[in-house]
Amino acid sequence: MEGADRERKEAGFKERTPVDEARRILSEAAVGGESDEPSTGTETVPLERADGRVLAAPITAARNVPHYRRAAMDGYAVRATDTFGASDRSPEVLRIGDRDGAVGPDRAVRVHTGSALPDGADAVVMIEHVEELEDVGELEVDDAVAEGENVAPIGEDVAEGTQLYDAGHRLRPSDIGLLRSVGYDRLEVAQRPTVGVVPTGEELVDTDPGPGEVIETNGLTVSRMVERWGADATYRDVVTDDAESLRVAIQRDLTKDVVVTTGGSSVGERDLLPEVIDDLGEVLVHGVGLKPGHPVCLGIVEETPVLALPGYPVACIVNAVQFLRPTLRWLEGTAPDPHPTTPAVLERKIPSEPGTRTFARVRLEEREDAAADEPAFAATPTRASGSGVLSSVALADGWVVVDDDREGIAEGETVAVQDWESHP
Ligand SMILES: Nc1nc2c(c(=O)[nH]1)N[C@H]1C(S)=C(S)[C@@H](COP(=O)(O)OP(=O)(O)OC[C@H]3O[C@@H](n4cnc5c(N)ncnc54)[C@H](O)[C@@H]3O)O[C@H]1N2
Ligand code: MOO
Repeated sequence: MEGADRERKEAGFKERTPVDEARRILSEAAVGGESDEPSTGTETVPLERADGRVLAAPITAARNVPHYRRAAMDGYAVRATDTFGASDRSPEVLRIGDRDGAVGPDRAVRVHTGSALPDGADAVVMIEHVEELEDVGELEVDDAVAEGENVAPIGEDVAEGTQLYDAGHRLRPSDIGLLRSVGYDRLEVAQRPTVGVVPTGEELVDTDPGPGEVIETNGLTVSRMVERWGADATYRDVVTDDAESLRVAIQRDLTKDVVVTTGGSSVGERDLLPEVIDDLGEVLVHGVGLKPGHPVCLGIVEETPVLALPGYPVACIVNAVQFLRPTLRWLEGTAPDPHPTTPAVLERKIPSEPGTRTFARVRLEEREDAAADEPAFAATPTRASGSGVLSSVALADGWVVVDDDREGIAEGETVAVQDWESHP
């Protein structure tokens, strides 16, 4: 064991890097700081396959939407001046013009919602405000319209040449619709990052655990998280705790954009990951000020980030959200996006130490007695500690993050419950 490593073990994580600092160090090593260029490379995909992908270049509208003056209501296209003074008591009488013809003085033309406004028209009277006198080919208008009323002007939705999106924007279904309307059918997007997910630990089995054996859940969970976050996971078989096997397993996945291991990240005799990473490349951070999950080890091997997440399932998940998700975002040339939160009244205090960012899993319940200006939900911690208790995450509705500079949160305080899981 090398001196630095021995010191680390003897110190027993007394020195813990704050989460934000650890993330900064990792982003610097992984992509040279936050960048808006995808380091995974780019590809061109058909528009209908671009949902959830990240734009590799800014997008400018190639045409106006609408590209013609568009009737916004069913009715009659008119010149607004011809309806001036019209009311129930003294309707204006206009002639009904030919459907394909132009609107002229005192001549109205029937239009439908979405149809092109005939030449000469500058407004539409809704069908509810006219009386059609078909036998004489005339129309009574009982409401005046202003110029432009019930008409969508050219470019109202999007004006040609407008920059709609920056590079790094993650596309959603409404973006896909808008982009088709302005003339795109293919887009250049960041390649999805690829991740090798390697569970480690000789006690791990797939099924039928004997005494001392544990069913592998971390690799399975993390690989599902990776897919949900828009990247491609390769879920590897369990690797046993010997340095050579771990080395081979990490090297096998250096062709991926990220390698994630779980287990063996702490200071026990079989916790070999920090040593192996140090051997193959560089340990950037070992021991972070977060709970659960402080024994995480972040490294870099041949330019590939290697994240050695702790084995305890909750610690593993918390670290994946804190470090893996941002890494995938940086690689795609975009920034880590915040999770949506729900305000809630805390039902029981959450203890935590200053210098440690604590993730307290909570359940949400509606408050029947909530006043209009109070949070509509109450948050109850599922468990204050217990980082091996996977159900404390799975059966929770989210978590409350106690910031590094706080010493717990008191009962009755309003907290923001992060839904880190259902949001991609
Ligand atoms: N002397 C110290 N011991 C420990 C410390 C410490 O600071 N000093 N920290 C503790 C904390 S906190 C954590 S978290 C764990 C994390 O350490 P490891 O990454 O080495 O975790 P393992 O020992 O490999 O496993 C812990 C636990 O989780 C189970 N496990 C492991 N992998 C999986 C998996 N893929 N699926 C399901 N369950 C898994 C494993 O069987 C163990 O029960 O270290 C503490 N120790
Ligand atoms: O970090 Mo450990 O997860 O507190 O158990």
